[in-house]
Amino acid sequence: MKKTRSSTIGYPRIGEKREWKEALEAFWSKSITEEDLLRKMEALRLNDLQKQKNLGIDLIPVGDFSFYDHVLDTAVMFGLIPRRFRSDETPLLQTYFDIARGNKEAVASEMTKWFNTNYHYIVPEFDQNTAPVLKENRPLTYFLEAKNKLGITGKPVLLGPVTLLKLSKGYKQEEFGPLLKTLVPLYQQVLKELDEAGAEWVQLDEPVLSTDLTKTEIGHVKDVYEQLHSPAANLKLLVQTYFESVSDYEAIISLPVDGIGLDFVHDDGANLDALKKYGFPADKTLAAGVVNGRNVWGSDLEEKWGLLEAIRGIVSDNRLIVQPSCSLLHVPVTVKTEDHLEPELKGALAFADQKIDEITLLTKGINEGRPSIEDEIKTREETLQIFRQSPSRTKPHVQNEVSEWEGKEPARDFSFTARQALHQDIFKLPVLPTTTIGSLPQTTEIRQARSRYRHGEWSTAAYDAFIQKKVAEWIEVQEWIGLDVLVHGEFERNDMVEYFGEKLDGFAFTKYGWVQSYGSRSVKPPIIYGDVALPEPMTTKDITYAQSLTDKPVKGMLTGPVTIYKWSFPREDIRAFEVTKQLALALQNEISHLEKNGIGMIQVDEPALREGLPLKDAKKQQYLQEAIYAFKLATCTVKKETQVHTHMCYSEFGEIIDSIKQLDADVISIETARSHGELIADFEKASYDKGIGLGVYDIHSPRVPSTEEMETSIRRALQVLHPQQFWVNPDCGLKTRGIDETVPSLKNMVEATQRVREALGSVGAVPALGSVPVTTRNLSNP
Ligand SMILES: Nc1nc2c(c(=O)[nH]1)N[C@@H](CNc1ccc(C(=O)N[C@@H](CCC(=O)N[C@@H](CCC(=O)N[C@@H](CCC(=O)O)C(=O)O)C(=O)O)C(=O)O)cc1)CN2
Ligand code: MET
Ligand SMILES: [Zn+2]
Repeated sequence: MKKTRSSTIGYPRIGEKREWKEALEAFWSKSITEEDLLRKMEALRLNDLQKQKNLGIDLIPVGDFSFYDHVLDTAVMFGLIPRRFRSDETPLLQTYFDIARGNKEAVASEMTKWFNTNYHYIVPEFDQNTAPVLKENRPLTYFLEAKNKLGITGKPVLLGPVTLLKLSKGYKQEEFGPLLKTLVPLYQQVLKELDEAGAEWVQLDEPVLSTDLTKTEIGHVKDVYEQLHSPAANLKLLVQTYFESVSDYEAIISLPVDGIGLDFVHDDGANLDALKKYGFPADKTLAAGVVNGRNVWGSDLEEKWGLLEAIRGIVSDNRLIVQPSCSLLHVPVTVKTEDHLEPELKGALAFADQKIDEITLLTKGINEGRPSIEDEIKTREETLQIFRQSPSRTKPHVQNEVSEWEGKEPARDFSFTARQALHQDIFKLPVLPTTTIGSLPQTTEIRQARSRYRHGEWSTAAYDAFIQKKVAEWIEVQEWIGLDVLVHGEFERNDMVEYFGEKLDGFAFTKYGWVQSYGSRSVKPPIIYGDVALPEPMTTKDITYAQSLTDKPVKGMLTGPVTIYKWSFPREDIRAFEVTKQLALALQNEISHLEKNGIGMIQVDEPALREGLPLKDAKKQQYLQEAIYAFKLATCTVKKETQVHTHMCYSEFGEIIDSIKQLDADVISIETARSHGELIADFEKASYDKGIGLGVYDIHSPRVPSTEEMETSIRRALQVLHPQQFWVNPDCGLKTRGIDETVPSLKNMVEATQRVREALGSVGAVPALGSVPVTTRNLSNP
């Protein structure tokens, strides 16, 4: 009988070749039926369960699979369906997709980042009439499926009640306790049915326990788990945390549950320290997250063994589960198919399946003794050594350049006020300038062209000519729509990070290394394995071509250092800050090329700045200072005439608003539509005085917003922001939208702006902001 068992917390749902996406999108476009969809999804799900079994995992998660998002799954199973989507006629699967994607009548629910990852979840909504009900016992359905079809006794996985509620919106803080109480009986019912069905373990994910919680919140956690605990049941409850150390170790290990899952990778040693200091209850099981579930690097097995030894000094082997630090949702499926990679790099990589191999190997080491895995540990040591010493990783000139900036503060020479007057003179923009965020529809035609080019069917010249044709067409379209500041459209980019990764030295990219970002959409993060440098200009050709076709300004379009870092799989042998500084210097170089080519507005996107924010307050200041430094390092050498833009797309700015100010960008465009204007207040409160482009429509939904709707949101924003500082734009890039959605939406947006301009009585150029207070109310509420 094995003593220690291996487990996973969750497995990627998208399939080795993104079969999941294909099925979903085929269903949405009505080219397959619901039956087809269900069949394809089942095949994928069972395949992944069987695979984990074959790889030797003892506790295989079930119910982590999803048709869109696991938070939405949990909300819908508990009947948390926003009122605008409630209908007795619509089948539940349709309602489920409608909440996520919106439909003709109703806007989609808000979507936001899952803790500090690039995964987005759908925010559950409560309202006055929300009475949670158990619509379906999902974990039970999937538990029975695994059991009946594969003979696997899975470990059902379910988002825990505290995290579910904490991530939801639509209630007041003082309602948290009472609402939690309404969820408890439903969870009790789910657990009771799982127990009756013969489940041994159930995993309740409570990642909020790894964030800073108040004493009251910890009190709620205790109350809930005391109620969920059922002494009569055989079913064992595992409370799973990840992404950080737990905030109150003693309280968490004292919960009346059977097992606690801790992350021993992203905890800066705090979980292990607590384990050593306070011990671990002898009657509980520790699910130890020892293999990094967030990176793509093969573990240093010797080091992992040391970590396990330390844990085994406190927890007995038969109370130990070995697992990754979090769900493997955040890493690609397998390195196996990446046959083009340099062998020394490939040898150092581990995606989901290779991480599972590490888990089962370490488990074997515990159960059969260290000699049983000695060979593998040695081989791994050799492979990692070869990679570590690879000369391709080190560029002394890059390191020198970074150290030359040591101790210097990157800053622009002129103040914002001085620059603003100058920019007004140069660009002569009307009040409420309209623009877009950068990308225009990446149609099938464009993706196909790139695919042909990639597969060698098209020459570079043919592909370049095609891209130029698209740029020219869209410059014309943007002029016809009446936008004030144009973009080249980013047609040449597969993705805003991967594209730069392909152009910069120090990066490698994969063929199939997809990771789910939201719904059916995935990204393929490039891998930063060495020092980063710019071998030659990356964007000047496309952008100067676009600028040559129009008298209106065309924004140069770059992805910022923090975002490139955050959306890549970075090296871990040097500090994050060293890597972002290298990236910043490469971008600084690129920006100077754009300026030399006559580009007057340059946008440096930093959408990932907020998601990089550490979960623990204690770590936030340092992160923010370093992020600001990197952005300023990239942008500080521009001429005073150049207008620097940035863009961020998430809805919680409050906490970082001071940092946003310090970026010293002339204009920031942000997402607001899905959060229904909640965050404009943050900018008002902070007396933000630079240019702000407010997203007036949600680009994640296929719905075309009306002129009236956008006019209303512009007017609402103008109640708190000065018209002189206010830009009008969509929430984010339009790459995922069709042409038929984009053109009418932008046309309506420009029309809405025109109407407000007329109401303001100041069409045409306007004097600089001067001494007008930022919060002057210039429009009465219509
Ligand atoms: N990195 C990153 N993170 C981000 C964002 C972002 O833009 N980039 N935005 C937010 C999330 N938004 C997103 C918006 C759109 C997509 C998206 O459209 N993804 C596409 C993939 C885009 C892409 O890389 N397309 C490639 C083509 C993909 C490809 O390799 N196709 C193969 C097909 C077979 C295969 O390899 O799977 C082929 O052409 O041969 C291209 O344009 O060149 C998708 O899921 O389908 C993803 C995230 C937050 N995080
Ligand atoms: C996720 S932020 C996207 C910014 C980028 N410039 C775009 O429009 O696609
Ligand atoms: Zn964006």
